[in-house]
Amino acid sequence: MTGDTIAALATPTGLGGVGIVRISGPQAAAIAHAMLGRVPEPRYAAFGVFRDNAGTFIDEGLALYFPAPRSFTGEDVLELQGHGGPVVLDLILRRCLELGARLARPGEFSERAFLNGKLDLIQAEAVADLIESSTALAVRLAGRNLQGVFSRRIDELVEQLIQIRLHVEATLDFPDEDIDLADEPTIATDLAATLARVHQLLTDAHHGQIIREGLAVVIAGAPNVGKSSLLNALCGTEAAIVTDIPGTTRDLLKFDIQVDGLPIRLVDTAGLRHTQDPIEQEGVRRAHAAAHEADVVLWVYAADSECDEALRDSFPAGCPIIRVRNKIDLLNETAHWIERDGEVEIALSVANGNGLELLKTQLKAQAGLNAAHPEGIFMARRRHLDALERTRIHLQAATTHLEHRCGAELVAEELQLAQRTLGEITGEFTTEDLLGRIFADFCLGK
Ligand SMILES: Nc1nc2c(c(=O)[nH]1)N(C=O)[C@@H](CNc1ccc(C(=O)N[C@@H](CCC(=O)O)C(=O)O)cc1)CN2
Ligand SMILES: Nc1nc2c(ncn2[C@@H]2O[C@H](COP(=O)(O)OP(=O)(O)OP(=O)(O)O)[C@@H](O)[C@H]2O)c(=O)[nH]1
Ligand SMILES: [Mg+2]
Repeated sequence: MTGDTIAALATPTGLGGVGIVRISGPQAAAIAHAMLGRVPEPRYAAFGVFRDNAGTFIDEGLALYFPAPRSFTGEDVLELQGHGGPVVLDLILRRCLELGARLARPGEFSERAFLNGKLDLIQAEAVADLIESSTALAVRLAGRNLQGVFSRRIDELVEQLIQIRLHVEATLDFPDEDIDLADEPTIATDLAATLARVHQLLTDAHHGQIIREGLAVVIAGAPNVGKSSLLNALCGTEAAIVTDIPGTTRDLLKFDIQVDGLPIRLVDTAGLRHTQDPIEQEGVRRAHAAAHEADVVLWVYAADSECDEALRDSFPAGCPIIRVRNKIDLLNETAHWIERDGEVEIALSVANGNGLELLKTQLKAQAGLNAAHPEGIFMARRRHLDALERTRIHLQAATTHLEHRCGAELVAEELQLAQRTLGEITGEFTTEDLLGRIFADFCLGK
């Protein structure tokens, strides 16, 4: 157990019905005794008066005592639940500091829970993500991580890797027997299966990251095709100016929406064309720049005129593009989608709303939300994706060494690195620096 005792307000500052001061560490019981005159029976709410050092009334409230190790942090924890006013709660907190606690850093309770094995790193991050979730979907996915859905998938992978490593290292232990790894059929197939699981996990984690951070969707295309009209339709408000004059939009216009819980950061841009107008030129430059930051570009063109295929080069290579053929009302078509040059093209009419649902479905697909197995989705961070990508590279290297008969040592080395990298995700292997960065982003009192 860590030596010192920490305290912080666990509820937001401001007026509220109830506010909670949380204390964790070896002094918790002594603080209860000093303020309440007794230590509450473990895990039972106790009503009492919180008093200052002269015995004067500060507040009356409920106290909860959770002796180690059965507490959130795994240490002795005391909660003082008082009335939710900023001054009264500050008085309670200051009294705790007087009695030997120190103010907790942001995330320090969760960090202690992690260090004491109450949560793995994915779960600790899930606590912060749950708090910061902006949609019910995000809450649900963070909750799945808290319940261990993502952690279990990592643990299963680690288990598979350990089995393969045992197999490979067995051949290292008996060099005389001259076993050629490449002739051990199960190693290659097990390795391929593990690599396939890492690939699947990368895809799922990528979707989870989109749900956590929102999908950046940039609406781009030639002038006057209905880009701003589309933004307005998706936002449900007349956020952008719409006219029939080409070149209406100059500035980037950003608007956050959500589609069935998927947060989307929409950006409307100036119509792409060559122009002598310096203001419009700057608008076009900004439109290109926005497209390069996009997760998805909605490439809009009008059904009643030719689509300028040369515009395709305006969009970054590798960025998913959804083609939007707008104004089909002018041709009396009904909404539909087709595949065109390997990309989805949605034919719709912003004017009458026909086909907007098809577009929304397509946007959700970018976050894996139309998948046949919704139980596969969970929340993820860049850190997780980064580690999964490095795991993939180590496993790929192991596979190559195996195929080229480079020797069991090299294969074993890559497998060990892969396992270690997976361990960074759950926090089995960490550095102080990494923990510092993760927990510093938590809110105070968490
Ligand atoms: N009042 C209050 N509400 C809260 C919290 C809190 O700390 N205090 N939480 C804080 O984030 C969340 C709940 N998370 C918690 C997680 C574990 C334990 C806990 O005492 N765990 C023990 C005992 C488990 C058991 O009895 O089954 C343990 O893990 O050993 C408490 C809260 C949300 N609500
Ligand atoms: N018939 C029809 N007209 C549309 C549709 N969508 C947009 N328009 C019209 O097309 C014109 C241009 O619309 P905007 O949304 O301003 O087009 P834009 O692509 O933002 O144009 P710039 O900002 O100039 O690049 C307006 O007169 C809209 O009313 C549609 O689905 N059908
Ligand atoms: Mg516009």
